[in-house]
Amino acid sequence: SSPIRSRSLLRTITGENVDFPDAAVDLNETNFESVLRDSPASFAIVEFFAHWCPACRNYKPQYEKVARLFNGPNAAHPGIVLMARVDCASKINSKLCDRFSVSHYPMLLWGHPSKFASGGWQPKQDKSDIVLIDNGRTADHLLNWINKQLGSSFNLDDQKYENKALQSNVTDPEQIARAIYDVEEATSTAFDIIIEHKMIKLETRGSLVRFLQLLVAHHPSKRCRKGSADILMNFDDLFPTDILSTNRQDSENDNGKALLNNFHICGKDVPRGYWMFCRGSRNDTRGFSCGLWVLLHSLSVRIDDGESQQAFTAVCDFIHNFFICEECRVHFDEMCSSVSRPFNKSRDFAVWLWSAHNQVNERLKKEEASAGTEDPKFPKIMWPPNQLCASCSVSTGKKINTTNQTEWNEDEVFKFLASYYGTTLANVYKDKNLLADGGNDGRSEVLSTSTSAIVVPVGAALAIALASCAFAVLAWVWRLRQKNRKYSYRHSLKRAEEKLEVRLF
Ligand SMILES: Cc1cc2nc3c(=O)[nH]c(=O)nc-3n(C[C@H](O)[C@H](O)[C@H](O)COP(=O)(O)OP(=O)(O)OC[C@H]3O[C@@H](n4cnc5c(N)ncnc54)[C@H](O)[C@@H]3O)c2cc1C
Repeated sequence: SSPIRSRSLLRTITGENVDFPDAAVDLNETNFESVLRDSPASFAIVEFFAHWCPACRNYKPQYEKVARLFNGPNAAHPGIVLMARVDCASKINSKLCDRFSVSHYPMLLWGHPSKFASGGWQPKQDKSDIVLIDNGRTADHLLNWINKQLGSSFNLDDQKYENKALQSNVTDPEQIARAIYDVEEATSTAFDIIIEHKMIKLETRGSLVRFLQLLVAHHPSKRCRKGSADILMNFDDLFPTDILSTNRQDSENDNGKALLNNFHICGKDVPRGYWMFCRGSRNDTRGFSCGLWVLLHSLSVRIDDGESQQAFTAVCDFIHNFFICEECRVHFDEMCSSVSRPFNKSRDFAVWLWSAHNQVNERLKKEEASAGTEDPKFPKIMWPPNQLCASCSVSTGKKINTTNQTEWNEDEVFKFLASYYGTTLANVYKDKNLLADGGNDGRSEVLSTSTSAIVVPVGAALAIALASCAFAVLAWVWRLRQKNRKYSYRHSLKRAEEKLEVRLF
């Protein structure tokens, strides 16, 4: 498997290094809450078992058959049900198993992952968010039980990407909420590609730093903001200019690569190896490039007016230097070069990016149709369609100048972009269906976001984003860090961070 895939959720969590790791995730007292809290899945099943129990050993292949459908990068239906197990015979898990009143082995419970993370289960509870699975004896029985709960028709033979039932999300306004996971996946994948292809060179280094600054200040995922800040703050150690400029580059670059393995831009569980919002109905469609677009749009609606030209340059340079699709890069370069006046409103940059994306859609619509390469469930369209934003088009479907172009109301388009990529994108944790009490169980904290940089988490590098001109301050701290690192590397950063915190809070 590819290096990216090999860092899948399962291996990272379990630390297993076998060719065919179990699909069900082994949980214990130390990782139970965090894995369930951070899981993108809508539901979870936890099997409580004891490793000495013969019935549990016999049951394992049955449970695995179902788990393979839902867990891991090769799952046919990723992101729907997290299948996990806890060994109650392991001493460390005693309290955990008590919390869920484990009375027999194997015992299966079902519920929303966040409910497992924050709660427990008792057999005689009148109303509980977690329920006992009373008929999961075999893989068939268990899958039938799941299908009944979800109204689905999953089959044990379902294969990855042969999912005829995949729903198109093109016209469902709420689906973008799930894209928060894809934005994380795209960010992480982009950085894996940059490292794998040794794309950090003397001439591209600055461009990456500027893009990282943009991510630190405005990435919609808190953990990606934090991870970007970590990399940025250690950038000069990871990729020193003197090494990038010499012939020692390859071996030293490998050192940087090895060092960088300690940094996970969006946390150690990402990339997960699958897509949620950007999942195509075919193996070779959507995925990374869709996730990258969503990342760029979500950044564009989060910046302040004063940052719009810098954000534009950072995005254009990033695509130019680090997007490995040559044709995409060349076309995007052309669109960037055609901008004649600097942006001074964030609205104008967001609308420009939307329009550039539509130009790509228009071109690809024709190309994909003639080559037969389109994803039938996700055809290229002039976006947003009427079902997503009725007020965005002045005269929907009206033929203008004999071409089927839509006349857009750009103010309405911007309003829609800000709500779609700003608020809704990160709202998955506030969804009452996913969080029965609608409250904050800690999940919203993990990925909390805002439509501007005003609400960012506490933490030195992230606090910097509170400044009205996030880029400038961030760049200043970065330079300060580079200057002082020779003398007192960690001490000076801490002082700079403390100073900033005093100034900003
Ligand atoms: C910068 C860039 C340039 C690219 N250039 C090329 C190219 O030249 N040739 C090529 O073959 N491929 C190119 N690609 C890839 C291509 O644009 C698609 O990403 C890919 O075909 C997958 O398409 P998709 O159906 O997942 O939707 P995508 O086009 O990837 O869009 C992702 C999601 O964004 C939303 N969206 C669609 N249009 C807009 C819009 N106008 N504004 C805001 N949101 C929108 C929709 O919800 C859509 O599902 C490029 C990708 C990027 C990131």
